[in-house]
Amino acid sequence: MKDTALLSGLGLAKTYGPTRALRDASLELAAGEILAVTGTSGSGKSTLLHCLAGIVRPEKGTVVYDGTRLDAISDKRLSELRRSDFGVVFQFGQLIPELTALDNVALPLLLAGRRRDSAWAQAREWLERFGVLAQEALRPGEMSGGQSQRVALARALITQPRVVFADEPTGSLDTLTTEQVMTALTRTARDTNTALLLVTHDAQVAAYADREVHMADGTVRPAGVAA
Ligand SMILES: Nc1ncnc2c1ncn2[C@@H]1O[C@H](COP(=O)(O)OP(=O)(O)OP(=O)(O)O)[C@@H](O)[C@H]1O
Repeated sequence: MKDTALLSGLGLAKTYGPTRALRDASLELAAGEILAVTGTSGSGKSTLLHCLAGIVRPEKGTVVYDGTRLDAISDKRLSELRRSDFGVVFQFGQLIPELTALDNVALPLLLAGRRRDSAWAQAREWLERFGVLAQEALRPGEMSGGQSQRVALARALITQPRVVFADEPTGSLDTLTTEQVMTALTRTARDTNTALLLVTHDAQVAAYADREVHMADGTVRPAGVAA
């Protein structure tokens, strides 16, 4: 595993005031691997995801992505790398409310300088892949939670990232919609060899992963090992 890790965090620590959100947390993610990080509320799952995704800098430890130490590079280089190689999806998809589904999905390509026609054509392909092409002209407030979440996934994947970070991606959805969204997400990740780091407290979601680790008190334990 060690030799093949695409992304690894080693000995990560992060505090928020008196709260030790992470203490000596380590995790490895291989290329194309789907990994679930489970644990009770407050165990440090989101903080770990934020450190690995380069959103938060850890106070101790190292984060290495494809040979580059994320904890040591400049903010500028880090944002470039995040834009080109990482995709993120949160519990509430965080789509831009004023834009249609089509424009939300096309946005990362437009920001990267792609022409509108070509960005739209590709955005339509991704909307179709997630079964929401019929909603292309709707704004987030006009779609169901499951539709919005599928649009958010299409937006996270359109740049063909090597790693997608998903923090409770189905947290606001019912059981059936969760199943549809997770099926679409994991099928696409497998088809495109995209690694997926899934933070969840939902066993239904964790079941889609190749591997599961459990967090307790800011550290990572293999699943099944008691806290
Ligand atoms: N920005 C922040 N400011 C202050 N405290 C924070 C911040 N982010 C996280 N914490 C604290 O750090 C600890 C770990 O939080 P984190 O969100 O990583 O846990 P989690 O396992 O993802 O929880 P949940 O499942 O409830 O989202 C918690 O005690 C939390 O209150």
